[in-house]
Amino acid sequence: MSATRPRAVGYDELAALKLLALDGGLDGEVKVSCSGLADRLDASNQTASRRLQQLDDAGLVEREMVSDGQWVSITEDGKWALKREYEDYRRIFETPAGIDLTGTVTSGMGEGRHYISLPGYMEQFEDRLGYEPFLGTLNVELTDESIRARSAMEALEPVHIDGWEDDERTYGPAVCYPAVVETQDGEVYEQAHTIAPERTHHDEDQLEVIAPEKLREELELEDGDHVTVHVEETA
Ligand SMILES: Cc1cc2nc3c(=O)[nH]c(=O)nc-3n(C[C@H](O)[C@H](O)[C@H](O)COP(=O)(O)O)c2cc1C
Ligand SMILES: Nc1ccn([C@@H]2O[C@H](COP(=O)(O)OP(=O)(O)O)[C@@H](O)[C@H]2O)c(=O)n1
Ligand SMILES: [Mg+2]
Repeated sequence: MSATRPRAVGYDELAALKLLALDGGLDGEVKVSCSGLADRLDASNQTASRRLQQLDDAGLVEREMVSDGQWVSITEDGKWALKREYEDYRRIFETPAGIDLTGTVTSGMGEGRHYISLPGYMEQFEDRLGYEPFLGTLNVELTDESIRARSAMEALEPVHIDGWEDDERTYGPAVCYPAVVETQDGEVYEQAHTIAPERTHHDEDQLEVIAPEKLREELELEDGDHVTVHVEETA
């Protein structure tokens, strides 16, 4: 859906189509009189009639004429035309649904594996992320721009992993976001999460990613490879 794609009808016709949808035209036939529609469009009867004719010609509505008006229903193409307008407004008014972070695959300190394997975390991963992660975190060194963009993640709702303790020590909490990892070649791994432990030896430039499988194998990644991590809001 793009604002640049040509539309089957003009904005005047779309305004009429919107009124038909507000009357219930997406759910079935609605009774329409040209004079009623004309009033709402602030146009003449003739103009209202022409708008309906143009919507019909473009295949956006189906009509059945009766003595005191017409029954009109919106077709799938009509629904699509309205949906495109809706998508445009959504883009105008809504904050983007996700954030794209780019960086380079790196090796870390080999500690991620240990922390992920701890039962106090593992039980929460299974419960809250829906899978048992591969033991480790894929470390991605972010570009300067992505380090800045990363702060926008705070506006998204994360999955919280709680801190916990055993007999010896306490373990810190972490936040996760659903993430899609994409390689430079366009290979995609959908079922991943970013994980940001509250206590970490890394700075903001390191993004850690967990997944049910070893991403280095699934995506054939090596140190130095570029990846994009699409971070999403929890559904
Ligand atoms: C789920 C999780 C919990 C963590 N909790 C702690 C913690 O309580 N204390 C701590 O010093 N580091 C904690 N870490 C951070 C690790 O020490 C390390 O900074 C990070 O995971 C990077 O490891 P890597 O370089 O081996 O990938 C945690 C890491 C993960 C993944
Ligand atoms: N889902 C995952 C998690 C870790 N890994 C890799 O698995 C290894 C173990 O993770 P780790 O966090 O203990 O190690 P480092 O990130 O410190 O190198 C590292 O090579 C990670 O890059 C992966 O390929 N896919
Ligand atoms: Mg790691």
